[in-house]
Amino acid sequence: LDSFPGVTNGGKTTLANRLKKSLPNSSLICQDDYFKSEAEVETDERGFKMYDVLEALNMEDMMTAVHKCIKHPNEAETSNRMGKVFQRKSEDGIYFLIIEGFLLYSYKPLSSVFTRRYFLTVPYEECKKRRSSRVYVPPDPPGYFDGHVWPMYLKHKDEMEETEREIVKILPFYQRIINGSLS
Ligand SMILES: Nc1ncnc2c1ncn2[C@@H]1O[C@H](COP(=O)(O)OP(=O)(O)OP(=O)(O)O)[C@@H](O)[C@H]1O
Ligand SMILES: NC(=O)c1ccc[n+]([C@@H]2O[C@H](CO)[C@@H](O)[C@H]2O)c1
Repeated sequence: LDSFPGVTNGGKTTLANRLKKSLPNSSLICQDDYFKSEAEVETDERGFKMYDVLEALNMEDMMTAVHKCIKHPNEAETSNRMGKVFQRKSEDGIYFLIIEGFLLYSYKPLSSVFTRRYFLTVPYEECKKRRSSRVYVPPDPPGYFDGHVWPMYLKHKDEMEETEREIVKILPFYQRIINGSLS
């Protein structure tokens, strides 16, 4: 089980999709597919929808998908916002489950199942730039990145660094090399 936690717009989905294409018998689970509906996500005192906290996600549903995949790895298929990613099969009996998301280690039942962990990060300026060219549903309101997204990222990263020891940090320079060699 390989996991790719990391900052928003750090390239997790891009890298996970490329790995999935390269590895036979691999499945991919994306945490973004488990966001609650807009109406269910709480609003803070400034009127910001609190998407960057664990409570905004249906983590029990995500765990169900993870356990289903572990139990029946050859039946798992993948589709996410980048489209359907087909499973390349091989007969060697080795299966990979790739999990990517921005809050993987804040949910203990999930963090305990990983075999390998790779944390993807980009600096503040780069992250803000990439985020500004993305359109989420609902779109980020003015001030959302500095007021909610980045502070929540720093908070969760601090918590993760306190509890998780065996995590490999992949910096942008290496991400470019990995993405290049997988494309
Ligand atoms: N190695 C890279 N170098 C430069 N840009 C990249 C790289 N990897 C991804 N990107 C770009 O950054 C943006 C975010 O990528 P991606 O969707 O993979 O990130 P993410 O971490 O899954 O984001 P989120 O979880 O917030 O949806 C995209 O526009 C993508 O094209
Ligand atoms: N997918 C969604 O429902 C959604 C809605 C609004 C914001 N987001 C953002 O996704 C990022 C994680 O990939 C978080 O930073 C959320 O703000 C997602």
